[in-house]
Amino acid sequence: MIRQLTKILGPQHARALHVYFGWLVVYSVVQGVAMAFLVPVLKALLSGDLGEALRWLLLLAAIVAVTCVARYQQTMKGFALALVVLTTLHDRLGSHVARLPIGWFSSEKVGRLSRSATGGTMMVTNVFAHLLTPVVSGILTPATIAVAMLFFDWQLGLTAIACTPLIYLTHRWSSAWIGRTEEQVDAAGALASNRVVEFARNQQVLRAFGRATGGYAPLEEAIDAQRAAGGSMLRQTFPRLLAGGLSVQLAFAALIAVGVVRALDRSIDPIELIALLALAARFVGPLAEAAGRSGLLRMAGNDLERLSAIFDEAPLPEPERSRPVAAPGEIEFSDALFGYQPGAPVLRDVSFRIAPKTMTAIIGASGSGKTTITRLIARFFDVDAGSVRVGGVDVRELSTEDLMAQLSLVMQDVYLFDDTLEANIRVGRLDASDAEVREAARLAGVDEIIERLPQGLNTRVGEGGASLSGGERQRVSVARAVLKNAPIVLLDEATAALDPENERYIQGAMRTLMSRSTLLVIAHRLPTIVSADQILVLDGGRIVEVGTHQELMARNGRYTAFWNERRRAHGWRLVEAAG
Ligand SMILES: Nc1ncnc2c1ncn2[C@@H]1O[C@H](COP(=O)(O)OP(=O)(O)OP(=O)(O)O)[C@@H](O)[C@H]1O
Repeated sequence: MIRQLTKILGPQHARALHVYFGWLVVYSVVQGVAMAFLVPVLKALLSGDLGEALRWLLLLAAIVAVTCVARYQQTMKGFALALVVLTTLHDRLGSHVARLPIGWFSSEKVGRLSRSATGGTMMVTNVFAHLLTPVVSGILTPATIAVAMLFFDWQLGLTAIACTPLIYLTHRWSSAWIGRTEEQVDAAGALASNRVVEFARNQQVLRAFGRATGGYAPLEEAIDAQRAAGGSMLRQTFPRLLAGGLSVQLAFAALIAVGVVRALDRSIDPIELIALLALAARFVGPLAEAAGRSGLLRMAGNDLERLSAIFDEAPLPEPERSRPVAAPGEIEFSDALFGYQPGAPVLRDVSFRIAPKTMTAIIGASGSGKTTITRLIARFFDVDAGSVRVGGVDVRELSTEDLMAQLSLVMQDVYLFDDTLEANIRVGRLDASDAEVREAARLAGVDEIIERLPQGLNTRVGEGGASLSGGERQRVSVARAVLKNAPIVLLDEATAALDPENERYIQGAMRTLMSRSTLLVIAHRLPTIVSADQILVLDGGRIVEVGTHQELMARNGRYTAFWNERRRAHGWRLVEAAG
């Protein structure tokens, strides 16, 4: 647990954690010693020797003072660590997750992350605030008392020590079981919350297919499974917690029985027996407290494990020092091999070069690897073999910051933040002046949208940009790219047909981007493809043809087949117009 807590708090807090545990151990042991001192005090008091009682009381007072200091220290240090968790864990988690490869973010992992970032962090705070002290002192204090008993009456001491494995094993059994069922409850909870999000996000599709009112089976199954897991945990936790408590009471009964037998055969003085039984009560009290909390600690342990598993995920390695960009705007793939899963390559032997300030179109069937090429350029993933160079430098030798400074991304599914239009454009470059934001909006055709909106640039666009159409959102995304003015723009052209107005604006915006940057377009529109300086034809993860429209048509190969198919699909008029 200390190892996991160190990982979660960060190495800079490792010393504070060890000091906290040090004080916790001192407190627990000294508390046991203080309780043991009750025996001579009580013995002296009950036998009427007030002078002796006073001497022991003075010693007891000194030990209680040390206990108070240790208690104060460990409590304050525990709270300080709980505060560290509250104030820094989210930041640490956020900056770690931001460096993970994009491939890590499956919906299952994202669901787990959100549970860990909310409930999990609170549970870790509780470890310091409420759980560790009763559990650690609930074990160490009775252990100290058992050793002290050996000195007063070795048979009672041995009985206490002999009961320890029974108590330990019962609690280990019950808390291990609680931990396991909590994992099942958590997994069922994670699945159910993913299903709820899926259900809410896909309302359009569900309603279109009449599935919204008759129930959504995957969600209902997940909720049933969660209910079953929760119910089973409740049903089975209570008997196990009871068994834990019972083992503690059995230990107490055994101590009383041994004490009474020893008193009956006069091997122990009744006064001493009373004092020792008072000590035995102090032996079982903390144990019972520890028993009650150990299940909770085990659950917190699961949260710790889940959090530390996130911290164990390796981020994409960053170079120690970023290499300077030698040829801004240039992109080069050399024998790149890449697969999302090991042994299943999606791109093979991909080699091409894109000269600065030119326009390249990638075309190919669905699933041929077009988007994957853009992801490798943005280093969302690393190639398995070969290399990807941006600005003349291998992307693995550029820091994320330097690589991103080279790139603007205009994707199809543009996400707009629930903020004003202006703030959404400014994402491109936060320190841009108002005039620059307005100019970018104009060049991307967003000024036409601004005129129509009630508060112009200050109009809020709703969650995900819900108040704008798909084409309008892409224009805002283009405005971001224009504002960023990066040497390279990666653009995933809309597959859906745009209305003529949007089409005109996007065309104009592309011309603006082309005049300033290298443009790599996942192209779907014929005019884009025809006007490209270079067309890469992708088939099954390989580049099968490279050239301009005229060159490729003359070759009468894969590109010509693609072109003819498009001509059949769109009708000869469009093709003629495009050519
Ligand atoms: N995150 C992912 N995890 C696993 N496999 C993936 C992932 N993304 C894409 N793939 C697979 O990689 C292959 C190439 O996908 P990619 O998205 O690059 O194709 P594409 O040419 O852009 O397709 P489309 O035109 O339909 O967008 C496909 O077989 C796809 O199923």
